[in-house]
Amino acid sequence: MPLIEVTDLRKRYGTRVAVDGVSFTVERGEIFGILGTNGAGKTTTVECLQGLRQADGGTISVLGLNPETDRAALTRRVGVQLQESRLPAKLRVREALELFASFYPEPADIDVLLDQLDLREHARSAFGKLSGGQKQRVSIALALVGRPELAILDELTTGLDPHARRETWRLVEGVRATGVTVLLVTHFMDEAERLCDRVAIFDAGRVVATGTPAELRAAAGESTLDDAFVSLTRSAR
Ligand SMILES: Nc1ncnc2c1ncn2[C@@H]1O[C@H](COP(=O)(O)OP(=O)(O)OP(=O)(O)O)[C@@H](O)[C@H]1O
Repeated sequence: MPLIEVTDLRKRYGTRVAVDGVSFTVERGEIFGILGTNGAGKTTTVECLQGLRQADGGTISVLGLNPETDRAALTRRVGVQLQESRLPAKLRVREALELFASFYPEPADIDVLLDQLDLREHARSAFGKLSGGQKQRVSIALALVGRPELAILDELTTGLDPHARRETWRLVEGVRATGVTVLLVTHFMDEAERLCDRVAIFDAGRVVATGTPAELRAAAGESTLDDAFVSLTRSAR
C-alpha cells in the first residue's frame, strides 16, 4: 500500500477552485517532490494531507489513516518543517528540540539529532542569532524529533546560499537513508532533480505530470527539468 494515496482531491475557497481533482501516490522510502506554478494548489493539497483543511471531495490516505478523522494519530507519525518565524528568537536550539520532543511518545535522541544535523556547537545558541542555513537545519531537526515515518518539507532551501543548499540536500538524503519518506514542496528544479525520486507537477489545481525527473524531461522532449516544467505547465494552460 502506498504511504500516501490522494484520489480526485477537490478544494475550493468560496468560488475559487484551488484543487481541481488531484491524484497521486507516494511510496514508502521515496523522496517525492511537489512542484508547481504559483497558486497551483500545492500548499492547499499538503494542508489537506495533514488534516489542516477539509477537502470538498476525493479521498486521502496517509499511513493508512484519514487525515480528517485521524489527525491526532497522524500528527504523531508525520513531521512537518515549520517556517522559521514561528519560533521565538530567544529560544535556544536544544530547548526548542526538548520542547518539541515532549509532544511525542518516543522522540529521537536529541544529541544524535544535533550531530546528524551538524548543530552540536549551536545547541546553546538562541534561535534568533543563527544564520539562515542554521535556522533551516533547526527546522528540519524539529520535523524529525518525533521520529516520523513521513517528513513534509516546504520551501526547504529558500533563502540559502549555494553551499548551504547543498549541505541541506545531503541532510535530506541522510534522512531518507534512515527510512523516512520525504514529501518535498519546492519551486527549485535543480533541487527536485537532485533529490526527488519522483515528482508531481501541479498547474492550476491539477497534476499535469508525474514521474521521475528523467521521465518528465523525456516526455517534454527537453534536456532540463526546468525546461520540461515550463513546457508541461504551458501546454496545460
Ligand atoms: N485561505 C484562502 N482563502 C482563499 N483563497 C485561497 C486561500 N488559500 C489559497 N487560496 C487560493 O487558492 C489557490 C491555491 O493556493 P495554494 O496556496 O494552495 O497554491 P500554491 O501552489 O501553494 O502556491 P505558491 O506556489 O504561490 O505558494 C490560489 O489561487 C490561492 O489564491
